[in-house]
Amino acid sequence: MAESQGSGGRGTSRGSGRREKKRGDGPPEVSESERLLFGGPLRYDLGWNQHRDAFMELNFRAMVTRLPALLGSSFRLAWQADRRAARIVLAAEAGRGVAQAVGLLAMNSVLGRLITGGAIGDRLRDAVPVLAAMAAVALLGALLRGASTYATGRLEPKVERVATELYLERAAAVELAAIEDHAFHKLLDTAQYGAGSARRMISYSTRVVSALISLMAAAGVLTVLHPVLLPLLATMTLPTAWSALTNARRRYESWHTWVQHARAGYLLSGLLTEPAAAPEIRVHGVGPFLLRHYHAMSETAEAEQARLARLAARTGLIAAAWTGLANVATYATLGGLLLAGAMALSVAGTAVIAIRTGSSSLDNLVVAVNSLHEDALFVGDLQKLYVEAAERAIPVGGDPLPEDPREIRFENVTFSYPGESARPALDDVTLTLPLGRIVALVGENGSGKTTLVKLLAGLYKPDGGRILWDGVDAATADRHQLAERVAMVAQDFKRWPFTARVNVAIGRSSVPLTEERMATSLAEAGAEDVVADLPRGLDTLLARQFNGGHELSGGQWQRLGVARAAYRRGRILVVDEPTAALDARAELEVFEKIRALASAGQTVVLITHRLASVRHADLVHVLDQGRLAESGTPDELLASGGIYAELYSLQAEQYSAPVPKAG
Ligand SMILES: Nc1ncnc2c1ncn2[C@@H]1O[C@H](COP(=O)(O)OP(=O)(O)OP(=O)(O)O)[C@@H](O)[C@H]1O
Repeated sequence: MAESQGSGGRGTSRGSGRREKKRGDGPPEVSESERLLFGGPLRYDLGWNQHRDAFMELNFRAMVTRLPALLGSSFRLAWQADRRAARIVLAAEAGRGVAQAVGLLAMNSVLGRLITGGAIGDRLRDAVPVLAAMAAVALLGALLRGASTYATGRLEPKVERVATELYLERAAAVELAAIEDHAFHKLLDTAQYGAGSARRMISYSTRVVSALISLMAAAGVLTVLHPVLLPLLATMTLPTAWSALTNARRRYESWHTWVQHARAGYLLSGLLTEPAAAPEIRVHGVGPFLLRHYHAMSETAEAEQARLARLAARTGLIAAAWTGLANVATYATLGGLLLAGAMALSVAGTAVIAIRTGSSSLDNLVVAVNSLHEDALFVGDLQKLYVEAAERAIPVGGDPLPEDPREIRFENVTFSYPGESARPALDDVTLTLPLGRIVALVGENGSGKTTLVKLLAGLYKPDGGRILWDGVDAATADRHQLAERVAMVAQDFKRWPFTARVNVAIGRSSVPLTEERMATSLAEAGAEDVVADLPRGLDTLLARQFNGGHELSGGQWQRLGVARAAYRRGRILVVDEPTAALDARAELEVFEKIRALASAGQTVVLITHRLASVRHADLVHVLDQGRLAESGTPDELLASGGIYAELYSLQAEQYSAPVPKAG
């Protein structure tokens, strides 16, 4: 019996496991590898599994009752992607069903004519017109099948594209907090398979419609022939339905249970080949370590696939035995009816053909419906993502921000990252950032400086307190306007795998690129030399992994990062450790540039550990363990003898040793 492998083997290839487990058996045991790598068990529990209920409900009743909705949603997808192709598929499938019914009735008529008394020549002559009609109907059926195949082929990629674009669009529009949220990220992970499933749902729906129509044709003919034949048809097909359904449930359950494990496997294989990890893998000999763990994880994946295959084989055998018995019962009933004289031989002949046609249609129907349901579960993930992403999207609209604000004020701002932490990242912080000045944020590692500027840029919302732009609360302000006013060189700014030109202009990709703006930005960041040294200047691809790609040094990247922020022309320039990777001369130069920007009226919020560079700031805020410890001009802070003065003298001491005279 055919069995649905409909979802491209997704269950077995993506899932992985180590031992046979029954549902509700608790989390699987954790290998030493996983413990080593992840410091404990990967979260195998199904707490986050959105479809536990859904696949529990994947039974006959649910299949039948949900079918119209599933067909409807496939049709809507198809309609959205290509109306003309959707119409062709529907019309062609309906036509095929009618052709099949006509073909069966014609067959009955041919058999009737052949089996009745009279000379064989006369009987054959009698049958010729009906045979000709049958041939015409078969030809029409073949043409309609071709039309349906062509239109389905056109529809499928379009449906996948529409679904994928919506997925990417929604994912790119959510708040940063959602992207960093573990549960949301998992949903992003699982939902990415939804677009492929949506694509497959089109052809499964076509098959369902086609099988349904031809089944109705066969069932109608059988009912006309003898009412007892209809239940026999159902009995013959039940085993296929049961086996397809059982295996689909297993695959889906396995996949959702082990998705995290599979993710960890991808992570390991990615680490082994990614350029950023390559030097350490070689110098520290990390390769064998990672390979060992990859091997261990792959073995568990193989064990899960073997488990599924074993169960599928067992289910298949049981189904085959059941089908065999049903076949015997069917033919015995037909024989009984013939013996009892309750059925003519010609009718029995047609019945055999109709039963075979009907049972093959029913088989197709069950397999297609089952596949449709299986893929619908993954499309369900995608739809859940669409909804959740819309709920967590960066809001559109809000209070207008002042055109030219004088200051931004943090009032009792508290913020904690999700998850467990001993203390908030920002704890009751009240401070002012006067605009048009250089404001420096200083403090030891983990004191909350980066968090503060991320709140300033609207990337997170405070848990308590307010951020006021001249009295307008950033929480209710127009986020688009807020982002418009900020340019940021984050500590881990993105090194886009594009050309140098794009790496700068991506700072404001919404406006057409102008050479003048590019040149000014490069000059402002002191990045002209970096570009001049590139083999193809601004058109050099900055991605070593591609042919002709070039790699920059950390300091060179940093200058391009500053150029990108300068290109953005935001009112507030946030620079988070802009000189960390710069040599002494370059560092001086970058600070000069930043000072120049500030004297041109731009606000600069500067985070740095190089306190000598902070001397030129108009205002310094010192953070300590998430709280504001000190504020003032550099001179005031030095004089007050607090944290700033202590950190300053620690750094100054390192340079106090006299430089030995040459010669
Ligand atoms: N994305 C995050 N998720 C969870 N916790 C975070 C995240 N980013 C920072 N933290 C935590 O918040 C606290 C403040 O971090 P933050 O990056 O703001 O410090 P910082 O002063 O900029 O440090 P550094 O000088 O090392 O850059 C730290 O305890 C850090 O572990």
